[in-house]
Amino acid sequence: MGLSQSRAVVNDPSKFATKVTTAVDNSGPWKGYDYVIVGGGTAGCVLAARLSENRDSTVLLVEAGRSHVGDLQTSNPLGFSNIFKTARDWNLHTSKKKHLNERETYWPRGKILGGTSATNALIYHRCPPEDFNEWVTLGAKGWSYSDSKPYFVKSEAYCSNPKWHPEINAVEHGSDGPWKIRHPSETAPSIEAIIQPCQNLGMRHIHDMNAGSGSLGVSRFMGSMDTRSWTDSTSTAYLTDDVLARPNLTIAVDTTGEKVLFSTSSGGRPRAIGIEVATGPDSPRFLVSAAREVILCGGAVGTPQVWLLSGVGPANELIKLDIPVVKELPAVGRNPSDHVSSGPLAFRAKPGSTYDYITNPISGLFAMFKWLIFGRGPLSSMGWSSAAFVRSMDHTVPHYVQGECRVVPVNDRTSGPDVPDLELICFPLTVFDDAFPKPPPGTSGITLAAVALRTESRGRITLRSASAWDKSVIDPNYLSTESDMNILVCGVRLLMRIARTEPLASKLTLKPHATDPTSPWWPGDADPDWVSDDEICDLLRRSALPAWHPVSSARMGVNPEDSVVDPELHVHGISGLRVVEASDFPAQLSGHPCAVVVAIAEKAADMIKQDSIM
Ligand SMILES: Cc1cc2nc3c(=O)[nH]c(=O)nc-3n(C[C@H](O)[C@H](O)[C@H](O)COP(=O)(O)OP(=O)(O)OC[C@H]3O[C@@H](n4cnc5c(N)ncnc54)[C@H](O)[C@@H]3O)c2cc1C
Repeated sequence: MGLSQSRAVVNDPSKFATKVTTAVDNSGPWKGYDYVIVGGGTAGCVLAARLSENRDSTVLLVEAGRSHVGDLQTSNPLGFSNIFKTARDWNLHTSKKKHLNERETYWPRGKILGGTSATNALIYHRCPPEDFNEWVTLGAKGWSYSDSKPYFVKSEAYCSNPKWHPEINAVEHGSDGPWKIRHPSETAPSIEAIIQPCQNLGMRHIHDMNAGSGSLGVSRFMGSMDTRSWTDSTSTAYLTDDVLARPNLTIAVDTTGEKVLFSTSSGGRPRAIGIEVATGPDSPRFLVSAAREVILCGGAVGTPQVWLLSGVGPANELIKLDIPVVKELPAVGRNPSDHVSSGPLAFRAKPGSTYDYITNPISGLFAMFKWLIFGRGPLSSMGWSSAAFVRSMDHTVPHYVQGECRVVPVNDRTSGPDVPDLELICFPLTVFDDAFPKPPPGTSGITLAAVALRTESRGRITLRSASAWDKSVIDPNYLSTESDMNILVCGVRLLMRIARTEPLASKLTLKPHATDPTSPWWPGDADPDWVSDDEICDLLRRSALPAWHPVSSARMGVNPEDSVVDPELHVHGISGLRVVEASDFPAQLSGHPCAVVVAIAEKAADMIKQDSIM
């Protein structure tokens, strides 16, 4: 049938909600469903599919963005950066910060069915088991790795060809789930060449970092893509034609959930009874009721915004904007944590070993056909297809300067002694930072970046105004501590070493001893022995960027003073309301979050179904 023709998908609120008029107010009655899910992103699509498996329950999924069907731009694995700042993106920016030379930084977030799983870099990473076990110590009972693993497996349809990847033990992976996971069919030669130099520098080669034995070492990534090499987001994976044909599921696109509506019981405990939606700032408002639960899946920025607009959050902030306080919860929007990257560092390469040639319009067209027709070629590959995970405080990794081991002081915030706090990644073409012009035609290079994973800096997400149509103020507070900065200093030094280690070194054409830190090829060309820590810190203040993994803005825990949801994902002190998404994470992960969000949504669906039969 296809989503565009599906009865389940609507963009006219009068089809599923009740228009607010003078005769209809917050006291109802309104059109209604058993479950109303706000945000059809990574988690929201999983929940909509799983909850509507029970044909006795009715489910409404409300998504601010468009339908993903027929959208080629969100189908190509390598092309995720082409989605930046388009209509499929919220196009958010952080506030200016002094640690980053007063720069605003761009924050992409998916605005389409499938959310950021449809606009991301596809990396499938379950993250180290220790991260989940740490969650339990932070109050998230029931979320240890052994509790969560069945949900990774349940979601997954592992489909790499065993002939090409005999090293993978298929027993560790799911085969019956909806979400297709595999290795890309192609990888640029320069990227393949990063595994060996890392091993030569003493790192362990991990065949499968999703097999539960941690990710410390160097490995190739698996990605969320189907056997044609098309991106498999949670919308393409979970909202199949069969699911869309269910009479008990309705999906509203181009519709924003503005706020949650509450009733108050005689005991004074608020209960979520529905939501208010609209299609634009000046369009009519509609109300829709939720007989069982409202479930917020708006993501690490979207959900805190809905909370605050609904009167749930730090009371002083709400009062300032004349928003009536329904429930004071000081932790809403107060603890977001993000990974932060060095920004792109370009290294000159020999022609033929990178994918720079696809930026030429004719070669690009040829590559597009090769991907569309055969599922092969550069466009079938993942941009970031391998990575090294290291501990910045490890004295055995070579941060050497002039032969001396020079490890800068870093506070160990990892979840265990074998867990990384630094990721080193590699992209198969030249990317210059925003501050530089695009690389000239004929350029050949690779881009390396260091990502600090377990940072100390904590930010804040607050409302700009009492309107759902104004973007929130996002202050991730990147690199606000010396230790966070030092993790990236280690990372940049390591990248410079890796680039000078065989067999990568002979694929690159670095100019020895470049000394101009304002060149887009610096510090790629610079001699690692002669670059000072101060020079690297200056570079980081100019170039550091978000690594796109914000979490914990409505985190799980037991204390309502410093958390928002309990381990069952119910909001503290409110009935009929849960949050299911990356903002639930009790603490930041030492890896990529998308697979974890999917596992959380799978487990949440089981918990919600279980509650409905009690
Ligand atoms: C460019 C980029 C690359 C990334 N690459 C990777 C990667 O390779 N691997 C990885 O593991 N992670 C990656 N991530 C991170 C990962 O994709 C996200 O952490 C994860 O998808 C977040 O899932 P979520 O359900 O919390 O939010 P989202 O998937 O963002 O879902 C939120 C949804 O809610 C909708 N919404 C928000 N507010 C409202 C509202 N008021 N009303 C209605 N709808 C609303 C949004 O439009 C969106 O569809 C990347 C992120 C970015 C930005």
